[in-house]
Amino acid sequence: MGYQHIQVPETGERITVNDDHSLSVPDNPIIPYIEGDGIGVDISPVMIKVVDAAVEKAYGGSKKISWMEIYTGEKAAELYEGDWFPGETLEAIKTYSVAIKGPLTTPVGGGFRSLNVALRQELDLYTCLRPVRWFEGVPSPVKNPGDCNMVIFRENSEDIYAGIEYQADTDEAKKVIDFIINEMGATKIRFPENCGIGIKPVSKEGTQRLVRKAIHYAIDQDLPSVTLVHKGNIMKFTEGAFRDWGYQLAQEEFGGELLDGGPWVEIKNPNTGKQIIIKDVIADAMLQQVLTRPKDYSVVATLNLNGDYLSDALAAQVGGIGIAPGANLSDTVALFEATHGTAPKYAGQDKVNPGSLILSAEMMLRHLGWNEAADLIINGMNGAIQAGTVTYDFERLMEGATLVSCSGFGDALIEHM
Ligand SMILES: NC(=O)C1=CN([C@@H]2O[C@H](COP(=O)(O)OP(=O)(O)OC[C@H]3O[C@@H](n4cnc5c(N)ncnc54)[C@H](OP(=O)(O)O)[C@@H]3O)[C@@H](O)[C@H]2O)C=CC1
Ligand SMILES: O=C(O)CCC(=O)C(=O)O
Ligand SMILES: [Mg+2]
Repeated sequence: MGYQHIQVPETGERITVNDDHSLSVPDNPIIPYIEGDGIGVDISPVMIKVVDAAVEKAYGGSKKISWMEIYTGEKAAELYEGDWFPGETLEAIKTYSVAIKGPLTTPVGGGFRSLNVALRQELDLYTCLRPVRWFEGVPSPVKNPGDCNMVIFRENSEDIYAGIEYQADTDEAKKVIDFIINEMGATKIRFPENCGIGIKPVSKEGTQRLVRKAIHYAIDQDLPSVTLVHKGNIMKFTEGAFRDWGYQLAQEEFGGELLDGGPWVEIKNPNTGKQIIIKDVIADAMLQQVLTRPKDYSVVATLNLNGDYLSDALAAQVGGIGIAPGANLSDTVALFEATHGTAPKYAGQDKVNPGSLILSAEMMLRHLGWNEAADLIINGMNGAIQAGTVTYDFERLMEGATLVSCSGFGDALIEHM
């Protein structure tokens, strides 16, 4: 395929997706990557070096990734004459099925809408999967960080992230407010003049495809519970409906039975016969429960905004956003990315922790079925941290640790594989 600026590597083949959504992965897959804005320039090359080293060590040259740079954000705007979101980037991700990205900048208040959210929407990457686990030796603000072992399934296509909002004092905002007051009889808009307004779509289909993924994950990984996190006491027909549709799905598709009359539902893991509890917690209570009773939670399924808050909070609990990985998934495309943003004040300083993007790549390797290489990355991560060779974010909280740069941490990780 001819691209304008994307250079397809001379060697390597496409990963293909089978009808049952499994992957056919060649030994030399082409994997597109977006370097990312801000600290992307620091962490992306380190991630590539670490992944290449793990693959080489695991397979002795019989497997190798051909990396293909694709562009979104600041680098795209330069290359494509002001186009921050080139169509060929989307085409390449669709064509190659598995990709990885660094963080992208989003202006606050005005300017363009999030490119990160746009990628998720355009590719219908409806699941944001963010595992949260502690690595021994990582400094944490809590006493027993190892008790926190959760996997967040964040709905990635709906909620107020859909971006349907209108700025105060515009004709659009006035029109929507006028409609809500005069046609719908709303009386509760406190200051209808000078009022911005946003719309929060949450559908049964969107909820259930996300909760379905979360329950399948609990079944496949033999985990004890799936917790639906919502603010349904206040937002009854969006967040409350998310809870109800989640419970409904557990009963109708997974043979769930009400536990003690409900609302909790019990399903039986078809692989192991073990019980999986589907339960729910209101979002504000969840933010204290994860600190006070983390062992009670395993898989978490939640809406877009709650999932955004919860993933940064849980990341902090196990050592910070510098090692929090993630994936954005549809049934056919997977786009891996760190949980953190562009941390602009550190950009280009070879300083930040590359762990989050490296662990996102580790998830990517497992997605390909390259578990041996993924295991080496985990070994290397454990080894580097336990040897106390860590980046600034950990070093400032550890006694006797050796401060290393972003690339220095990558090298330490490779040494300990
Ligand atoms: N998916 C994406 O691409 C995302 C993009 N963004 C965008 O990124 C930009 C900046 O957002 P901001 O709110 O500052 O959040 P960031 O996550 O970029 O940074 C917040 C703080 O987190 C810490 N941090 C972040 N990354 C690392 C790392 N790799 N290693 C160590 N510490 C790290 C730093 O803490 P400290 O100061 O304590 O050292 C940093 O100041 C915004 O434009 C935002 O929209 C935000 C989130 C996700
Ligand atoms: O798109 C952005 O700028 C922020 C996104 C974000 O915070 C996230 O996905 O966790
Ligand atoms: Mg976030």
